[in-house]
Amino acid sequence: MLGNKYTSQSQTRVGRLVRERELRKFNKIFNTDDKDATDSSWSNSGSDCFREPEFLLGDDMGSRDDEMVDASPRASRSLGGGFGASEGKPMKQRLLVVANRLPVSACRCGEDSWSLEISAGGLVSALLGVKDVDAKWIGWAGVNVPDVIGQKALVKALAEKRCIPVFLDEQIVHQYYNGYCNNILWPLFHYLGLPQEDGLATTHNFQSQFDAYKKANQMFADVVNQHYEEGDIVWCHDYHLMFLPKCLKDHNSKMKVGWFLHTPFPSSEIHRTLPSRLELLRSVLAADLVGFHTYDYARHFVSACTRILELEGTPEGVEDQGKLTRVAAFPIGIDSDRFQRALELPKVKDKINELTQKFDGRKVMLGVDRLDMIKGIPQKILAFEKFLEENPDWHDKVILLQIAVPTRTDVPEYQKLTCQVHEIVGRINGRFGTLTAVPIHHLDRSLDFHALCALYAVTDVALVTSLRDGMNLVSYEFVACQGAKKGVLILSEFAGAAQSLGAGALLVNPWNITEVADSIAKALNMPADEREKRHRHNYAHVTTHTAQDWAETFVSELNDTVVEAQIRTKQVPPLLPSEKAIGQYLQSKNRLLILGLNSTLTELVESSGRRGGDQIKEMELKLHLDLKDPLKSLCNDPKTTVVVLSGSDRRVLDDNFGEYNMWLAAENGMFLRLTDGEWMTTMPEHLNMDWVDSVKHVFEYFTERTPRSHFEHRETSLVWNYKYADVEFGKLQARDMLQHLWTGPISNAAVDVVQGNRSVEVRSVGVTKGAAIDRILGEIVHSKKMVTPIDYVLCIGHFLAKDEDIYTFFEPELPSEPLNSARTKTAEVMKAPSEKRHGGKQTNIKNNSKTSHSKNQKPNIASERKVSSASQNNNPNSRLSPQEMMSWQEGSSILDLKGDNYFSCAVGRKQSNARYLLNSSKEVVSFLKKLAMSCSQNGHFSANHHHCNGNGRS
Ligand SMILES: O=P(O)(O)OC[C@H]1O[C@H](O[C@H]2O[C@H](CO)[C@@H](O)[C@H](O)[C@H]2O)[C@H](O)[C@@H](O)[C@@H]1O
Ligand SMILES: O=c1ccn([C@@H]2O[C@H](COP(=O)(O)OP(=O)(O)O)[C@@H](O)[C@H]2O)c(=O)[nH]1
Repeated sequence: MLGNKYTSQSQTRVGRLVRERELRKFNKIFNTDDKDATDSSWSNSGSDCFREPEFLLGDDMGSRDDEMVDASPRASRSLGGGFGASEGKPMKQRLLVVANRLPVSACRCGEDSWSLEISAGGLVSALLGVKDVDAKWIGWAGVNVPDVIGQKALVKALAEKRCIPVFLDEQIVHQYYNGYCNNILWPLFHYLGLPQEDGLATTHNFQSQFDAYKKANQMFADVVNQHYEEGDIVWCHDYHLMFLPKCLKDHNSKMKVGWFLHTPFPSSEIHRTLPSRLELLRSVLAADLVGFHTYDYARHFVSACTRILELEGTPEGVEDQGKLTRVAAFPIGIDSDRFQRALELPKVKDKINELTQKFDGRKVMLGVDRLDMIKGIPQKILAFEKFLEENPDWHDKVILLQIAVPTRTDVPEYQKLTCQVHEIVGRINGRFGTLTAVPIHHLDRSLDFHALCALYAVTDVALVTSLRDGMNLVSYEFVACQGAKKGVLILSEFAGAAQSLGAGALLVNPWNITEVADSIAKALNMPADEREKRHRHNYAHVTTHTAQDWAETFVSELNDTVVEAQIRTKQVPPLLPSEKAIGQYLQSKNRLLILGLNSTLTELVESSGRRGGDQIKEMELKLHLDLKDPLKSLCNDPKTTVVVLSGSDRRVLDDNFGEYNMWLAAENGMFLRLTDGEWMTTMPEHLNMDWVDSVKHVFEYFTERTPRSHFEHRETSLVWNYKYADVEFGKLQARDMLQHLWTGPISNAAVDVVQGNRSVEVRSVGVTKGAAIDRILGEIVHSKKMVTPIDYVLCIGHFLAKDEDIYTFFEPELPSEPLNSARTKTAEVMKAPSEKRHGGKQTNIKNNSKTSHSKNQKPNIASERKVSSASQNNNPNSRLSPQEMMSWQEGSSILDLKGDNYFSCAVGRKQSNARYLLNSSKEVVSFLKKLAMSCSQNGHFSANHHHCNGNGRS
């Protein structure tokens, strides 16, 4: 069922999910017997006709003695138990569930014997409801086992429950679990803020706790790696293991890794206060699929990645240099059938009768929570006190049962909370109690499953007042057990469950004691028909959104995500084969290097995770320092022509490259100069610039209204850049701006509106790097009096999709439409000559000459060159002689790219028409260094080689 079902790639995700849902419904109706059989997963006897997990059984509400687990082989089919091909059924996909805690806690009975006890908590409850996968659980058994004998015996006992322990020593548990997990991440993710650093003992500062956290995560990874088999799914759970996806992927990038968070993920404004905010996000992003309970949490996570890591957030997830981590909401559920079956058990019925008699004449209100500050227990009790104050008639007619399960008792904050709750309960019972009864029954302990079911069943009003809660399964369990009574659920709007049960529950703000008190009154007085309606709604949800659905959907999505990523990877150009590129370079006689500037040759400014990094430094484009010497030697090689082709204006190129012997092509090639010479323009004649003023007004308007955005006014284009602005606001503004540009006053102008990663650019039609390159090449060939064909082209750049037509120039068989092309808003588009297809890789420059002009094309500027209007300097030497013109037109083949001697390379863009890819400017730098080094080692030239104007005839 969870296996591979990718027979048809044309299936849509939604289509598949709809079909899977139908299948699940079908199975539910027709496979009840089968289901019961697998439900024996935790049973060691099989004697119970309802096959309840035996260690959840308990006769006595208070006792947990009967929850001891028999660690016998008969009890080994947990979480579906897994049946194999040997039994004639198809092999199930193996699932490794990795969570901080195993579903059992171990208790040592002797040197080499252990008893196992179920751990309480939502995560355990949910995963116990999951069936039909061959699962193993990896986690901490909640106990320190320093000796080898004890460890071996525990491994053996747990193996029978398909559990695998991770042994953490006391020191690590203290720093990792009590410290980083429960004193830092837990409160932060629940909006309770970070503790003061000096509130932690000196040895337990953030850094040491984070180090322990990473160490512990690596220990979990080591155990996973030991047990992993190819094709397994590894499902990591919760905030304890945010580092795990990265550890696993670093070890084996092919592992299918999912990560699910059971708590809320807070707003990025909260997450950004965490000192280790960057590392944690990056580590989680190593997973293939990241899941949350609600859309809100998923949205916060994506927003944190875009704002803090400066990555691209998409509706699918988070993209980092073409790698997508899928992010989605997978609301958890419960195994509702299990609760309903429990209510039919004689022992549970007896318990229900007993409780009904005991509370006869009183309405029962129930709270079931771990004794955790996020559960809002003090607030709940105070609201109950207020209700009693305001409703004296109810004093002897209502009782609040509060089950407060002790949790994380080593953490001081939890110890303080216990005292606080005891104090308030004592005060209220003292105030409103009588000789025979008290209004609050408070229990500092956990209950076994059946006792809990009985309690849920006799309850009139359940009070869930979490200040924040990932989901809250207690609310689901209460609803599942209320088939007969149809009691009322009062539910905090800050619990994830509010999004699913909000329609049937009475939603409250738990901080508003008055509101909660009023809701208690409303719930107790609610007429039966309204209770019934509300219950029906919630019951439908709880019984259809089960734990099993949750797990199946997640696993199935993870499988899909991995396949989709594989398909995407196939479309990504391969990495530049540097040895080959260098080898070909060394063999060739006349080489052309075309290099972009921004994000290709520029220095990276380190970002601290604050959106925009150091804006002032970054805005000043600076050539990477390490490139100085290598670039110089490449430029000084007489067989090599270097062109820096950039969107930036002339000043930027002058400032950075004045001292090199190279060609500078500014504003996407509209201006050109040899560093020895003057600027000239290659602009097509009559380039219509009438639109500039209107666009400038629009850009000014948006710049004023978008803090930290700016715009550049270039000769042939205007660029509005919001890279440093709030990313989400910037995107919204850009959308508005585009809308206006496409439909507003310039909608009919001959312009291209080009959408960059964080920019909007408006250019005259025909201003692209591809359109300019033939003119640039014409000028170079002429100026160098080049007769030896160019037998090597290396073109590296972080170019916009619109400018990828430069690749088409050298490789005409490429699609003419660039990937993600700009939207051209013009009726009469003036096609630049290079947009015409050439005949093949052996490019005949005559194709670019006058003879190839179509009716609506402007002549090639290289043959009608003029000098830049800015410099006003006519350059008589730059004219082609009539003879040279003839040689263009009559077919001198200046580009000889028949062999493997053309290397186009995109930088940091995985969607590209380039043949190859380099991931970042850092990789460009190291490649160019290697290239220059190889040349000097091969004695081709030296860095001090005499400046030569590069006559190709050498
Ligand atoms: O193992 P502990 O430290 O004692 O804590 C128990 C569990 O608490 C948290 O549960 C969360 O998961 C529930 C199911 O998804 C969800 O309904 C609830 O809102 C969360 O608080 C914690 O996330 C688990 O890892 C712990 O095991
Ligand atoms: O005495 C108790 C009290 C609670 N639970 C279980 O603990 C889980 C609590 O999950 P929830 O999502 O409400 O909150 P969490 O404790 O995980 O934050 C529920 O499944 C309860 O049935 C339990 O087994 N015994």
